Amino acid sequence: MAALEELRKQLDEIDDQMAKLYEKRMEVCSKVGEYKIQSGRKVFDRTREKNKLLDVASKVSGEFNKKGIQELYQQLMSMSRKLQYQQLVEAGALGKLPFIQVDSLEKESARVVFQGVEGAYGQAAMQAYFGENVNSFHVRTFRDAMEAIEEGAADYAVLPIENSSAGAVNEMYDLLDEFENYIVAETIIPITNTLSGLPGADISDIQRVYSKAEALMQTSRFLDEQAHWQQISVVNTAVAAKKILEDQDKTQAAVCSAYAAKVYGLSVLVDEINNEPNNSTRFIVVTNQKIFLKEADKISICFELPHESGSLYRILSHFIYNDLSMTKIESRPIEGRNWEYRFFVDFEGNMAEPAVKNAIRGLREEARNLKILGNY
Ligand SMILES: O=C(O)C(=O)C[C@]1(C(=O)O)C=C[C@@H](O)C=C1
Repeated sequence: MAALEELRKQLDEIDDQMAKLYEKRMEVCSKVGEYKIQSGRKVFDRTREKNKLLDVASKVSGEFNKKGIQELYQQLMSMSRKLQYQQLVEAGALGKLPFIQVDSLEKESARVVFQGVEGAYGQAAMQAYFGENVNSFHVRTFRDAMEAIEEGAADYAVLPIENSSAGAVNEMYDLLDEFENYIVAETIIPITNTLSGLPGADISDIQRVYSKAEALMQTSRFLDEQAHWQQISVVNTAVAAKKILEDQDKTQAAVCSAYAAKVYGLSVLVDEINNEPNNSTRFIVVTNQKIFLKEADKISICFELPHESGSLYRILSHFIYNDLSMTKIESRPIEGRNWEYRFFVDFEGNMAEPAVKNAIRGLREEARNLKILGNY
């Protein structure tokens, strides 16, 4: 026990010196920060940091210590950068915001596009956000909707980005990177499937069930209880509902939303037949203008990273040191570059806040092709 106390005393003495040296180092870094503001130099100096890591590693012995001191210095230099970015914010040297702040969206006169057909969940999400009387049209694919926005054929598109049980809608992530369109809002709607048939039909009449393959899977427990029902896949849940109306055959039913049933005049025979209760989908509202709402509190960005050890770690440190809470990270393969990835990150904040400006400034310098997808 006495030996431990003695050793800890030695550690305390070393740490006292290290703490003083740390403070001294940060003071010098702050002077470097002032110099950088005056001279317009960038905060992040990749070559200097690389050389510094090689230099400190050469001053200790053994692989374990070499790696350890490099990790320590990566952290130290990351902290100096945060300090310098802070100085830039204080000196007002961060320039204009990349997006224009607006008080509200013009919802009443807006023309809105959704993907699918009448009765699709996308339409329900659109109405949840823009109201039932919204001026809208629909297109066949997500890409068609993004093109309609880019060309100005519609002011907004409402598109799915994530399902609570099935996860990300990968294609949407790729399209957000590809198009110059931006997220201005989001809305989450419950995805509650029903078994719906012609008015007057009884569940005992049913022999064939139509729906989108995913919806048949999401309701498999309920459907499989009726072993004699034939399950037939069609392109969309709303298309299934439409077919039931058109065929006028009481032995047929659709797995679709209550909303699609209403649109095609069907009766809900059994409500809420999902395997998973609380199944919901997050939809984003996309526009071609770089705007954000005053009360926006979430930011989505995407970026690529250099193929270097620690590059994701350094990028994520911008969230930590600016006290920003990261809520989601996704990665998608970069087209034409096998095994390289583009990262999509959501974090809490509003672009007008200094901490967010600070983080974006740092991220922009250190990541490749940083794109702000929206603040909403
Ligand atoms: O040398 C600089 O330019 C510094 O700002 C100091 C420092 C460091 O902490 O050592 C910090 C950031 C730079 O990316 C490189 C090095």
